[in-house]
Amino acid sequence: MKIILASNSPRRIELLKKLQLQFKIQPPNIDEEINEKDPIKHVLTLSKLKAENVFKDFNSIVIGADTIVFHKEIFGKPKDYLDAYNMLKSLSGTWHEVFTGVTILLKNESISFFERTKVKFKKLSDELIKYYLSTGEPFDKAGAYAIQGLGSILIEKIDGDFYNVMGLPISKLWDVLWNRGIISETKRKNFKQRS
Ligand SMILES: Cc1cn([C@H]2C[C@H](O)[C@@H](COP(=O)(O)OP(=O)(O)OP(=O)(O)O)O2)c(=O)[nH]c1=O
Repeated sequence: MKIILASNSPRRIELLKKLQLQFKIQPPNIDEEINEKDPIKHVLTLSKLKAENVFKDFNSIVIGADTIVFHKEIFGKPKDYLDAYNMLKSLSGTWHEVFTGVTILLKNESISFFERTKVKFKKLSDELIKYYLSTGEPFDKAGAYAIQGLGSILIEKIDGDFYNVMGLPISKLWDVLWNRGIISETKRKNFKQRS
């Protein structure tokens, strides 16, 4: 069965490649504005909507994911400069949580799970926030920062899976795919193709 990653995110593509599986990419086309204040329900719902949007036939396995930052409220991708500024200001000097929801759609089954990582930001001066915003890096990232980029300078501590913050909890994803026999099946096909 072919694996399809339902995503526009260059980070998710890069992370799924780490699992060394063959997969195709099909960007979903959904409205990400949902009225769900609970962070876990929020990421599970959106990951499912993304996977369902791309799922077409029963010969494929579709993976959808959604990442948000949570600190008193949900921070998705900032709408504009002020939104990004306010997010970073609110995250300054404190812990927050990053949730990624993942949905895997199979023939007759839908598997959803989430991962949570805690991140503590340094106390950020206004000057540093404005400098970081001027790089343009925050604008397509949940919570207005990229842990894998210059955003790493904002962070004091992290507790949990780094890759979950970046957009895909690949260790947990591997476990689910492995335990369902999806990885061994995909690998067997690859071996056959090679021989
Ligand atoms: C917190 C954080 C988020 N992000 C990114 C991961 C996601 O791409 C993005 C969160 O937005 P999402 O809506 O989860 O994903 P997306 O719209 O980029 O891609 P798609 O829905 O097509 O899969 O923020 C980082 O790259 N680094 C970080 O440190």
